Amino acid sequence: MIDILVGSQMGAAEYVAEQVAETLVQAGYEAKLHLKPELDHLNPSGVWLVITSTYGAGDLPDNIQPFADQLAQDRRDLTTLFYAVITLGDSGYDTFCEAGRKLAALLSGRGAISLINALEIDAQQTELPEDIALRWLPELIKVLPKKSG
Ligand SMILES: Cc1cc2nc3c(=O)[nH]c(=O)nc-3n(C[C@H](O)[C@H](O)[C@H](O)COP(=O)(O)O)c2cc1C
Repeated sequence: MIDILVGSQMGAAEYVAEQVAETLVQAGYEAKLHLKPELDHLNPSGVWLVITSTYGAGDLPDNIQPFADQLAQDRRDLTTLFYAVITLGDSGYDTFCEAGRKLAALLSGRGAISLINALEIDAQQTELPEDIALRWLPELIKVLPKKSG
């Protein structure tokens, strides 16, 4: 099971997450979207794929901020957790894709294992974010633990 943790203010990251989930299912994995991720509802020994946009000045979208707060306060061991991050942002901001970087730092700080370098999608690119994500997805699939399907 791949838990997809979504952070989206206006829907672009949510749409990317839906497309990614559909493609993972077609590839034979189980994938579950979490639009209001809760630490207690996630498998701490599974695979978490964070797909989030960035707001404010490098802030997390409102729907995923409480999860980041939980993660920052919680002491549980995540050393058997694998994670990957897709961030949507805009390179016009100094705080480009900071939301994903913050979540990655929280996860790695708790010992979770990064599967792959984060994909950072710039709104200034002409290509649609979901197309960029789907083109990248095979790279993630290559490094997914075999048993997460
Ligand atoms: C008010 C506002 C603030 C933003 N702040 C940032 C930012 O600090 N860093 C960044 O990389 N992108 C920033 N963005 C760009 C968004 O992350 C980007 O447009 C993203 O695609 C929005 O995804 P969403 O529809 O899922 O929320 C901002 C966009 C808006 C409208």
